Amino acid sequence: MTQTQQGQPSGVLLEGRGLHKAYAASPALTGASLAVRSGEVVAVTGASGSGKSTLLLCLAGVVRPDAGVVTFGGRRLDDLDDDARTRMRRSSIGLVLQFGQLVPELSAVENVGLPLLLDGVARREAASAARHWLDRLGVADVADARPAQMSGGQAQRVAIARALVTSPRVVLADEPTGALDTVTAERTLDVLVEATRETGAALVVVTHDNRVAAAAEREVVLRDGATVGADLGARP
Ligand SMILES: Nc1ncnc2c1ncn2[C@@H]1O[C@H](COP(=O)(O)OP(=O)(O)OP(=O)(O)O)[C@@H](O)[C@H]1O
Repeated sequence: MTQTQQGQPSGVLLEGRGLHKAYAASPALTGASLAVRSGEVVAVTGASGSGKSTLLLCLAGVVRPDAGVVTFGGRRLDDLDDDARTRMRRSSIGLVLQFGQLVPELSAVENVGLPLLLDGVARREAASAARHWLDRLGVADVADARPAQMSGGQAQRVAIARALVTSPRVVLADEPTGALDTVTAERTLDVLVEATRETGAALVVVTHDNRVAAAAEREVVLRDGATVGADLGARP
């Protein structure tokens, strides 16, 4: 495999290498490595508590690993200061978290349009893009509702719309179909995969769902905080 000057496998967009993270005394990551190329769909699986969400948060630059390196487009992400990491995340990474990611005071349209507003997009244009994505995710009917007025599944799809509205280069999604019935989960997964394919973005999905893992091109398994086997990004 060809290597770039930074020693990364070529074409890698986002990579975590040798990641360790402990919360208080309890280890969550004990040597996790994952690399994803543009346009690739990677599923992250493993037992409950194996570190999947923590890995995703490290890759997103939300959690700073205790050891190991995260790079995005060849640039170190883990040692940027908080403001720089936030800017990088907002411009390039779409993040779908498991819980509590919507702003309770805002309607669905306002929640989805918010990342665009923060990027300086005009209000009307942001609202129109937000409505487009809400429609695509099948939740146009809750466009003017606040999160408290939505079902868990509707809120989840609104959160996915918000992650996609900026056309990010990578989408990181933690159990994005967890609150959905089978049919809606399949449709939502299709939209996620289609949307990332259209823009050539990478998609990393944390999941317990075998169907989601089957839809991915590659599966990375975590056991007790460490990735099992050699991933693209794994180093001795
Ligand atoms: N904010 C936190 N504070 C303390 N411990 C945490 C925190 N987040 C995660 N942990 C612990 O770290 C370990 C890994 O958790 P993590 O949520 O990353 O696993 P997971 O594989 O995503 O689990 P699940 O499938 O149940 O969501 C667990 O032992 C968990 O209890």
